[in-house]
Amino acid sequence: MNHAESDHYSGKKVLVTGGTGSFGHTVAQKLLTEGVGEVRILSRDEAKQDLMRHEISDDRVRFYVGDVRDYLSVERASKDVDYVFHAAALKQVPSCEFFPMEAVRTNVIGSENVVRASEANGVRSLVCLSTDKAVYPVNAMGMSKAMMEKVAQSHGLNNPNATTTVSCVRYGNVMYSRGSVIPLFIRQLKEGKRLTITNPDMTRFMMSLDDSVGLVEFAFTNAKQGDLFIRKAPSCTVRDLAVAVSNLFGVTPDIDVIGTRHAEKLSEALASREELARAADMGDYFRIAADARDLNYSLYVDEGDVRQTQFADYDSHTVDRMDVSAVERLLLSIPEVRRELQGAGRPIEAIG
Ligand SMILES: O=c1ccn([C@@H]2O[C@H](COP(=O)(O)OP(=O)(O)O[C@H]3O[C@H](CO)[C@H](O)[C@H](O)[C@H]3O)[C@@H](O)[C@H]2O)c(=O)[nH]1
Repeated sequence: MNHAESDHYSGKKVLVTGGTGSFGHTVAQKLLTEGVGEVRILSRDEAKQDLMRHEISDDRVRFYVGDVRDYLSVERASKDVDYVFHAAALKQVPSCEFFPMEAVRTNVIGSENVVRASEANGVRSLVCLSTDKAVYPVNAMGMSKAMMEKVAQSHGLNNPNATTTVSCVRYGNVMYSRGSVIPLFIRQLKEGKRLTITNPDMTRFMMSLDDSVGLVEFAFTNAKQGDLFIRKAPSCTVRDLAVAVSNLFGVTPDIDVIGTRHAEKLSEALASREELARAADMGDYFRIAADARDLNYSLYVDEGDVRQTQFADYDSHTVDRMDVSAVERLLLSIPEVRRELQGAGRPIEAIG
């Protein structure tokens, strides 16, 4: 966070929905070191809140038990708040396939509650966390996140004088996040089990947690009403990821190919060509502005956007693909991976 950004937070009140996850922890710690006045954590699980309370132990952190599905609990938690980071979501692809309406309730209606409560309470800026699975979605999780993005963008379209600036960010795969494939591979290696690989050729964008938090901060600092931001990210195949993790642990893995899981894609796109045709390249980031026209299309001369044909999707199959050694280097930059390696008696210096 640079100085200009820290000034933003100084003495301010910030709400993080779904704040007991890894994003919430990291962002809360950062805000506290940047002089934030108060960090509010809104989440459903009191046990996780209690753990976090003991871990952080700072009286500027306040915990609100509640659910984004319930407007009143969001409204209470966002009273007098300056900024909101909306991370609460159902994120697991397979469970959303079985319970799509639960994804609608949390990811779509819950997000609308966060937008409405933020506006009602005069929040200045709200950043909503989305995922690459919202682009050309094939699963209920991605579809509900795509709808969340639409809800966020419609706020400005319907309220020209809105107080709250609402923006979105899209993540790729956050490395070592809870329940994801990297900790799974590491556990399998440590237990001497075979690595389960869905499809060796499947590709995913890899992002560190720090990069993800950086993306949210970038959105927060730069957002205009309805903007959506992505961070440029390298991708890799699942095969190369498995080989890289195994190399770091000094193991030649046995592999089981288990086939794709419910509603998985072979590759992901962080942005579609339609979006890139109207995006601004901001170095490490793209800003995708909302379509700000009103509903009266006849006022506009519409010649069709020829630029769309000049762009390709920002797709994990085609952009900057890492080789195994690049994946190893990226893995070594993740603190949890380094801790795992140390725990397994693999000193980082020896690997480097
Ligand atoms: O046993 C396994 C499990 C997963 N994979 C593969 O590893 C890759 C990553 O899988 P994860 O389960 O770690 O991540 P997903 O891409 O399924 O989805 C994750 O990343 C998303 C962002 O795109 C969301 O954040 C979502 O919540 C999170 O689960 C995928 O290609 C998957 O097929 C395997 O090879 N073997």
